[in-house]
Amino acid sequence: MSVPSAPPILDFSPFYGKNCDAKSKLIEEVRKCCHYNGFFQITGHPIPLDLQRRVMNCSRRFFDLPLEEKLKVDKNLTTFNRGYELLRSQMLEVGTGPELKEGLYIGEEIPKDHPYYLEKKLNSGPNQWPPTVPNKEEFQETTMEYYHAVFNLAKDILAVLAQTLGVESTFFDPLTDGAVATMRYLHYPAQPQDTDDKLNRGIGAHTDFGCITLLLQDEVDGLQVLDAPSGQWLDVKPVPGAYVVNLGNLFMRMANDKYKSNTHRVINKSGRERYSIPFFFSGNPDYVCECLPNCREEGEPAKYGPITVQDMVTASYKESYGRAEEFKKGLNLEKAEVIPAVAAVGA
Ligand SMILES: O=C(O)CCC(=O)C(=O)O
Ligand SMILES: [Fe+2]
Repeated sequence: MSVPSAPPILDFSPFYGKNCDAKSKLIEEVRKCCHYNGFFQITGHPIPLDLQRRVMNCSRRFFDLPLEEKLKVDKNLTTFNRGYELLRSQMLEVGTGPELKEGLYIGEEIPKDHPYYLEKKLNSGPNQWPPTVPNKEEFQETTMEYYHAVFNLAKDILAVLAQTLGVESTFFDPLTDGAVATMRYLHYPAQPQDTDDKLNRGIGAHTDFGCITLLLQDEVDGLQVLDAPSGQWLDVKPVPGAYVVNLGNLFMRMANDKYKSNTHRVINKSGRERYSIPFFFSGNPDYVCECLPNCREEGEPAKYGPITVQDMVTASYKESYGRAEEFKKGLNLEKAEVIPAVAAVGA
């Protein structure tokens, strides 16, 4: 059996050009990846390297703050998932300890008189901006400039995904209009080299909840994708400027499981701090997810009934955070607490 390789790197630029052959080739390559494990990487997209560098710098500036400053924007101060999440808050993989990562959740700026806020739509409300981060204004501006740039790129990728299904590139417009997307600044402290793989995760093995995820990594590796046929974990080595794109559970469900939402995890054994910025594109909360065109044979039934984006993503969140809470309350607490992060956060 040939050795499986990490997600292929595709040049996305034909999407913006006039060369029909190059475009068709891109669509075909994306289709193949969707069938295989739902992961690919893209270069040749319009997001400038300079903006990526500036946004990574924002992320580092935030995590460098003392813990008490980060806690001023604690995510638990909101009911809509905006703000700082402490180390060991989430636990995606059963049988492992709470995760060695801290994060800052950011989304579209939704004021408190916006219908999404009033109707308690998914992750919808005003951002919590850290009051003492250096160059606070630039921090906010760069963060939102980057958020909007990735939002647009996500729409472009969905246009290609529509074409992989043999439908118009505008097919997903009702999903992308008024879409909710959440971005996370993530910081993984260095884990000790001799960490027991079974217990310590930067982020435990999981699949993403929403439609698609676009991930920017810094130069430190740690992300691994499970190659289901061989059972091997494949390293996704950072490629400067590239995005790792993967399909989430919502997309897999709509594709009647023909396209994959695949398991991945982070174990940061590099001995260095790792920073990454995933962008989770959920979609319009009211969009009803149903079996997509050309995802089943004649007479083959849809495996799943209709569900809104809102209901699907909310249920997934509840499950994973509930698990971390139960773990911390339970007997296993000590086990998790004795695993030290190399860099004590904020201490
Ligand atoms: O940080 C990474 O490389 C991956 C993050 C991830 O998988 C997630 O946040 O869902
Ligand atoms: Fe993920």
